Amino acid sequence: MAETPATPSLADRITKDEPIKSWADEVDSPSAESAPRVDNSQLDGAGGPLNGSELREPDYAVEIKLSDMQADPNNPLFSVKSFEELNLKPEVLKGVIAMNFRRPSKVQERTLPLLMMEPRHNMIGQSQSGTGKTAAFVLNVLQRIDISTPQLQSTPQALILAPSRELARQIASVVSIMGTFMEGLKVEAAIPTGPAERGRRIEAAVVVGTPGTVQDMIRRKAMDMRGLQVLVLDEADNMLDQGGMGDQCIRVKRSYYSQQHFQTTLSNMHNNSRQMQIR
Ligand SMILES: Nc1ncnc2c1ncn2[C@@H]1O[C@H](COP(=O)(O)OP(=O)(O)OP(=O)(O)O)[C@@H](O)[C@H]1O
Repeated sequence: MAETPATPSLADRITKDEPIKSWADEVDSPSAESAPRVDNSQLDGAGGPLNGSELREPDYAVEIKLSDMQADPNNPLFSVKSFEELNLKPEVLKGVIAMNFRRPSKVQERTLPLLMMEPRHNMIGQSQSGTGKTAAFVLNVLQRIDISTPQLQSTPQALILAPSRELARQIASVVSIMGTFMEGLKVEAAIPTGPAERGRRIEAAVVVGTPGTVQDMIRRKAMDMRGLQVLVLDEADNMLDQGGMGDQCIRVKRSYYSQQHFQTTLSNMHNNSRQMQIR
């Protein structure tokens, strides 16, 4: 097994009393000695013309072990080479195709089968900027939400936290674009606004917000989180490293964790790499 990162793991920081497992823990993988290393020649599956990017190899052992598991086509964690293999809802697949995504990027190949597994699992992964992480967690969010009734369309089912309002807006726009063909999809930003908007209620299936505003809205009961299915923290270690913001993230997560088992995705930056974690 490769060396452990020197800093405390994301899992340690986000959940002290209920440790979150890494990918490697989840899949009960073979011993590190027997796990072949991934070579350095992998490229993003999307390719340049489709805005794909080169993937730099991860240096965390968990990914090497996961890759090993995914090399076995009989394993449920086997990676996918096409979006069709993921059994996406037709309207979600249509959105992906409309975005000109021809095939999953390397990061998506590995993460999407895990993200979409039932029962839901935790995951820690990492990849660098521009390799398709945002698209991966947005795809999972859209796949998991149920907007079949007007009531469900107004019930927050996925919450994505980001460290800045600009990033929150960008993510919300990716959700809207990828969800173009999802009738009744409502996406709202829970970001700092003027006093006039302070009393507003969030009534959307997908909420993208900054931790402080979200925490405030939960406290004021302006956002009902009882229907939450997926929680995403983008740039999680960036947020967790900023004392106050880290506390807010943890409080948001803990406020509902004990009541239900929702899925958490953490996407963070650390030493030029990023991690994802899923519950
Ligand atoms: N499978 C794909 N095929 C083609 N283009 C893709 C694919 N996945 C993502 N992209 C595009 O690649 C670009 C980078 O993707 P994305 O924003 O998801 O990466 P990221 O890892 O989250 O990047 P960052 O760290 O900068 O936020 C975007 O323009 C996105 O639309």
